[in-house]
Amino acid sequence: MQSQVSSPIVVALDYDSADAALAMASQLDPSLCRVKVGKELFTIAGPDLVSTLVDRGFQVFLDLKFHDIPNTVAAAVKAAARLGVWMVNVHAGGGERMMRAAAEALAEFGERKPLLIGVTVLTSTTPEELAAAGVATPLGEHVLDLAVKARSCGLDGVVCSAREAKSLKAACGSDFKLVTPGIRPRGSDTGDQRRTLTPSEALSQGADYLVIGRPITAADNPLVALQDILSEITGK
Ligand SMILES: O=c1ccn([C@@H]2O[C@H](COP(=O)(O)O)[C@@H](O)[C@H]2O)c(=O)[nH]1
Repeated sequence: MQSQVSSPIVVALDYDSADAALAMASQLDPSLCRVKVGKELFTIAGPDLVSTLVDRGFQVFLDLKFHDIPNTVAAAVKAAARLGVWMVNVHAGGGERMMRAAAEALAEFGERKPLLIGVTVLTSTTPEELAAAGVATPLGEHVLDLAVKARSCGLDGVVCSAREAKSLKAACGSDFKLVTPGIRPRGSDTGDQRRTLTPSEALSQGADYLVIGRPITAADNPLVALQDILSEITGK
């Protein structure tokens, strides 16, 4: 039975074994957060680990950022839906035919359909890096363009930096979900992230879900770190 979760926090389980990921999950509370399984953990631990987390009551974001031909991506998101995940994502830069194929593929799941999210520009990317990669459009405009396309293709939302959240909500509407990694509580190490905001800043800009890894998982007491962030958000 999955918990009802009012918390916006999604804890990134970036681990190199199922044991390590499950040990962290045991310290968390599925009524206080969701969890994210990304490329490292899924490559090592696979669908069994995802099913175990779902069985433990967690809503799971499968963050594999699918980017392939439309037929392959459609099949991949269906496979994710069969695992019972709450959210799955594709690269918005993979194109409109690809995104549309993914959205159409999930229609058969009805109420059990996971949220389908498009990745815009990674939160570790700077405007200079994007330009050096050959994208002439300014970063904020490029993110907005990808988000508008994702919405028109039937996606439920996008991954972006919370710094872009305000303009995306204005353009795409309040129902369009904004999933924001690059969240750093004040004073915590930025690491490889570049477009960061604090949890409360992110929510005030319009973010719906805050993806947080190391500030929680590397803390001496992850549950306390999670509760501290929830207190910062609610002001209690
Ligand atoms: O643009 C993106 C997309 C995904 N991520 C993922 O989120 C977490 C962030 O972890 P931190 O430890 O809080 O930096 C990680 O799993 C990334 O793969 C992202 O950071 N940015």
